[in-house]
Amino acid sequence: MIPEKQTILSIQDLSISFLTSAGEVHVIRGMNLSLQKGKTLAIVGESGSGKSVTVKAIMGILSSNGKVTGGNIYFTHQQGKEEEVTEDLLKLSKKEIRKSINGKRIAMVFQDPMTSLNPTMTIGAQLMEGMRYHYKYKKPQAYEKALKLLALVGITAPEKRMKNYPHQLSGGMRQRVVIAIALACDPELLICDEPTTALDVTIQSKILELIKDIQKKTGISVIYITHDLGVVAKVADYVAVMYAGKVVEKGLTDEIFYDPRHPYTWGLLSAMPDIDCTDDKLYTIPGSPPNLLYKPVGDSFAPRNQYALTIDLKQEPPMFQITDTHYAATWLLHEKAPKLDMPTTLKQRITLMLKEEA
Ligand SMILES: Nc1ncnc2c1ncn2[C@@H]1O[C@H](COP(=O)(O)OP(=O)(O)OP(=O)(O)O)[C@@H](O)[C@H]1O
Repeated sequence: MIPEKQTILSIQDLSISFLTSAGEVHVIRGMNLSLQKGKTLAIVGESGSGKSVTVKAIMGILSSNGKVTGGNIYFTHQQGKEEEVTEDLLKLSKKEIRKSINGKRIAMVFQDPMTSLNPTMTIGAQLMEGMRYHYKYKKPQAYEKALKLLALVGITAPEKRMKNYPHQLSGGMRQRVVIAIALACDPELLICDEPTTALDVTIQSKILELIKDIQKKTGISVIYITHDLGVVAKVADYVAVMYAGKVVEKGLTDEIFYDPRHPYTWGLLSAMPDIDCTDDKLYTIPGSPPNLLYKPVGDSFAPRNQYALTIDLKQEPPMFQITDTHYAATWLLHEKAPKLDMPTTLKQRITLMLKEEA
């Protein structure tokens, strides 16, 4: 279904498998997600839940043993000055993606700035590369814009920095440069994969503030992939919680933090380290995710779910709607399910968080 115009990205029924020596692993199993223009979405979930694979599919950079087995990824973007087009990214060739999408309409910021920067090229050359490739900018024009970008990301003495090599900058500065490079071609969607994990805590919040600030100035849409629910609370408008290759709960950030409905989300929130309202030992969700070489029977979270119902072991739950914006895939939301509340300790944490906010 072609999405409405204000939707920049719409992932519909996406399925992805990897061919491995053990067989075909179904790592994304019917994923649905969308993002409105100018908004920020955080995709959260344990390691291996499929966050990076989803983003790689958006960017057309799945590894060679991966294949998309179904679905669409609609992306609405500017073409020329006036025209706006909606395209299914999965229908474009690698060449088309490289030429007109990657780095141009969608840009990415990775966890470790050193892996995205070229150690043998000056910052200036790296900043100008995309503009010259995608927009055929002449050198002086690209140079001017590069200076502006460095100023935008809060780098002082930009003329001097243009001549520097990555190793001459601190970790926080490098990540600012990576963000500047990502913004060089005026993308409409910025994807940040754990953008602050490699940085120390004070620099982390500065980088998050910076991205927020840029978003205010440019109206760009942002997707964060993160383990860190603290980051989510600071930056996101919407949250999608992934488990075993599916979105199991999605909603406004406040809905996910203050009114979570899926037992997996309860587990993630209970395991969040930086809520300082308890000095109990940190909770971890018991067990481990399913092996996706085999199709899970029933709800894939059931074996780890202390609140699982009999039906969970037999039938996969559909997405139940809670509000216009909030959905969760758990049988607990079925009208005939027993009325179960979130764990008391989590409820106490949430009450405290709400008090702190007030
Ligand atoms: N090239 C590949 N071949 C086989 N399996 C793969 C390949 N790439 C990813 N996977 C598997 O796909 C699943 C999803 O991986 P993905 O990297 O998307 O997880 P993630 O949620 O981003 O985790 P993390 O937070 O650790 O980055 C994992 O089980 C992973 O092992």
